[in-house]
Amino acid sequence: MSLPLTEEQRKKIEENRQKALARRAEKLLAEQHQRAGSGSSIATSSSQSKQGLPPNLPREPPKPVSHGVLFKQQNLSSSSTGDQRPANPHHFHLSTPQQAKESGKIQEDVPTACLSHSPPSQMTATRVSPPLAKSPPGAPTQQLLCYQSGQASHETKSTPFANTAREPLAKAKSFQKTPASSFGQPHRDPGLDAKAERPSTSGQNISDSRCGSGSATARPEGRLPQKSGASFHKAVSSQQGTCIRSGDRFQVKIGYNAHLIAVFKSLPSRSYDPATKMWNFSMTDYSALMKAAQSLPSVTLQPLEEAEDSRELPSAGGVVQACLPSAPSLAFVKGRCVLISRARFEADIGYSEHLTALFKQMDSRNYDAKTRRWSFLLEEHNKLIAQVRCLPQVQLDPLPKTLTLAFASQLEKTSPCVPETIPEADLSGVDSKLVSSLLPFQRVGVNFAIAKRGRLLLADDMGLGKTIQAICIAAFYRKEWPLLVVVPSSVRFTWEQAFLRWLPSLSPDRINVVVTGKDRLTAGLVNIVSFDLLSKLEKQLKTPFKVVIIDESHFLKNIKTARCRAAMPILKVAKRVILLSGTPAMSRPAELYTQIIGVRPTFFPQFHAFGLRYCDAKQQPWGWDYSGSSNLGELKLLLEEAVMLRRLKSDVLAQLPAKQRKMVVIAPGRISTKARAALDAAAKEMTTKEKTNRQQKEALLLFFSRTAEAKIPCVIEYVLDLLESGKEKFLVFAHHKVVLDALTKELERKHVQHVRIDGSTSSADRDDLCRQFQLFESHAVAVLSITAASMGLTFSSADLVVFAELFWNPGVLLQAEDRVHRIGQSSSVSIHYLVAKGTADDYLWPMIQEKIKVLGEAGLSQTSFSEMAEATDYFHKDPKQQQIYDFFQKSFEEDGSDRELLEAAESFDPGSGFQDLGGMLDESTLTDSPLKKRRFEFFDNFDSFTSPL
Ligand SMILES: Nc1ncnc2c1ncn2[C@@H]1O[C@H](COP(=O)(O)OP(=O)(O)OP(=O)(O)O)[C@@H](O)[C@H]1O
Repeated sequence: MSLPLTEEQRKKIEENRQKALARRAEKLLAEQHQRAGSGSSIATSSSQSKQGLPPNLPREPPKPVSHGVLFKQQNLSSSSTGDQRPANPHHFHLSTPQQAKESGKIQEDVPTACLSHSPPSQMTATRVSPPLAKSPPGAPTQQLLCYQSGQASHETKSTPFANTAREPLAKAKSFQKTPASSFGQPHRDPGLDAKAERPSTSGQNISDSRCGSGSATARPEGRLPQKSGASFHKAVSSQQGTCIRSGDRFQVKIGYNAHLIAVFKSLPSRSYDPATKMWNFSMTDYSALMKAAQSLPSVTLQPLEEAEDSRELPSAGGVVQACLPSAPSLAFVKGRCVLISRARFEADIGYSEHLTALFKQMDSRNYDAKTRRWSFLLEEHNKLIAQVRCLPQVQLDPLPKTLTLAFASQLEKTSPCVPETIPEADLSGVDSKLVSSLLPFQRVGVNFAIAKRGRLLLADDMGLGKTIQAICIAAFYRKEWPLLVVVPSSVRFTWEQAFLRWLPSLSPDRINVVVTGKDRLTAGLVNIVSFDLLSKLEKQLKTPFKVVIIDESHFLKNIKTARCRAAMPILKVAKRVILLSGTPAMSRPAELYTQIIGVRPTFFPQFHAFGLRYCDAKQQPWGWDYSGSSNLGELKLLLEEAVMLRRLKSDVLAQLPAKQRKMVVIAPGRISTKARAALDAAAKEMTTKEKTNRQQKEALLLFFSRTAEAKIPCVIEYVLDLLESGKEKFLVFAHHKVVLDALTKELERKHVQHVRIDGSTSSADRDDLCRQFQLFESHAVAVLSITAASMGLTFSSADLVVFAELFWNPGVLLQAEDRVHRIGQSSSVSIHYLVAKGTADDYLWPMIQEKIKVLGEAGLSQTSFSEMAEATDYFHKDPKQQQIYDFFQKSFEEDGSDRELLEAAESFDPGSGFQDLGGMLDESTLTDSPLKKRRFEFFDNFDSFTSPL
């Protein structure tokens, strides 16, 4: 099932996430206060230090600054694109407008995270959040320049950019010195402010001042900061001037001002018109001039757009002029390359004239007018990057190394990309039974895995046969065995059966199912172990496994869990890694990280880099938040190229049977000693001679009921595993009230929304509950009585049915299956029969198969349960068991036995033999975490992504 979340659910999830974030922030703040109280630093949270900061972010706590210039903390790495800007840039402000005025100091935003190559003594500029939406069509991205003034000196040193080859901007004397290493912080205390007022090296008093928070927001290039705070005071006291557009150029109308003339003379396109006595300039110098003018306390220049706007307001019959493009020549533009298809990448960067000129020289260039981005063939990537490096005002980050490695063949290509064809693998060394059974798409899966040298994440939809494919891939590398298979504990024995079924050449005694913490992990040629036991036994490993299968690999999504910490080193050293999951990420791309590096350990060695690119990483007061998502199109391309194969049921529906049945052998180890004793006693009772018919039936019913009771913990574990695996909507059929009760109780405990229909449900309620399940996505499980809900109801919104118990009448089972397999169902449905060894199931299961076979021969059923060959493999037919089997046959064939059995079963009271459920489940099953997890839209959307080119 991959139903998208409703708007309401999305909102709820977001609300919960925000609450959790707020809680965490509060907690960390409290901790920080505590630490501050004890004299330790409060600025660097522990999570920050653990996660590691990007190189361009401060590693030191922000220090109080003692200069007169406003600072803005900015995360350069995330400011390169509109979607990754830091949410809360912090500011330093000048102390008061009045103080600033008195000291005659400039009040400017100064980014603390200026270009890393900027010498501290130079004035640097960087782009701050260009508001793309405000750009006129085709106009360059507007820029805002921020400056950092030079070292202590009475002489103004002003170099517009870090690169010394760049032109000097102005020789205005009023720039303040600013230690380049200072960083902004959100709050200042009065003590700090007082300390900040200190004599400069020039003997002047330099004071901090504060200006309105409005200055933090991006503004169009050339616009003066909104007339607030210090800027407002400047406007009041300074010499006023105006910029006037004149064709390609603009003029400045202002009286004589020595400082301004020094600025004028520093601009390359300057020209003085003696007739008008005005200076004029090319538009390319506009932003540099405006910025320099802003920093002169004695000058206020009305920017071009404002001037134009007011001059050219539509008058009667007048024509509104389009907004003028702002001049970006000296603006620093920063951006990055993003992959948009297997063959192409685009430059996600603001406008730069020189850059555009360079783009136009690329052979494979393509301009998308909608996105306003240029794209190129991958083979031109390295050339473009090399040439961009020669542009002093541009920083275009190349594709990350992981991508260039993954797409190395495209980068080196000289002809347009053709989809990679996957060669047919030579499977002659694998059991022919298995190879001949592979469906065509499964064969493709095996070929893909072998083309990837046995390392992949097989993310096929539920029920597509990941098991058979994984066994085939592993068998291809049989020479490298022993094999390790790590699975949820509820399916360990199902895997054993699958190996026996598909690899007849494998002797059963070579399969080692690890059941307890005392077992050996390496005792077999095929070693099957649960996640939890692996973390206990992993220390036993002296020689690494070369071939490893991990079923439900999303169980490893959290790097902090013991299971993940145990598995990751094993995957790192293994030669072949086969990860299986129908839902690799259930809530966010961050969950994919461990699985990606499980398959490709060299990809994204730092989670932070992955987080910045694909998790919309945001720095919060408490550290980094990686719960978002970004760049999903590129992530999809990367996964498909190098990591993952995913097919949906709808992709391969034609190859699938309408129903996919699976027998799940549930763990006998889960049956408690007490339940086992009760079962044995009941079985013994049945074979005791000299019993009347009635007594025999009673014995059988007791055995059947004890079976139900014994299976409860396994059934619950299985259902919880399904929920954890992202199975969102399914039916669970059971027969005994005690099983139905235990299931609903557990679902309530875990806050999983569900409906229940049993014999006591009125017909009106039945329809209502059924409708609720059909309509509400939030209803994850329908707990149904085999006999009371197997007819007349439609549950086609689910495509999975689980039989927690078997029933002797296969006709009833088939009817129950058809609650999902009916009109309205567009998918192939999966049916899981949970079968417990050493219980009445040993007799019921073969009996059901036999009956179905008879029906089939009579043309009454097209279903063949015996296709599930693994189903019968474990039944031992010793004489005593045969006797019980015959007894079952006889009892159920008698007229009226059904009703009698049903009544007895429904009212079965386990009495003293039934333990409280809590005692039957282990700790891992009894976690208090809410288990209802929604599959994240990433994977819902993932399937519908199409590459833009
Ligand atoms: N080629 C095949 N021939 C016969 N049976 C098959 C084949 N492929 C799959 N099956 C059967 O289909 C059922 C589902 O397969 P499997 O359990 O491997 O699916 P899955 O992809 O692992 O699903 P899930 O994600 O739910 O675990 C099993 O009973 C399996 O034996």
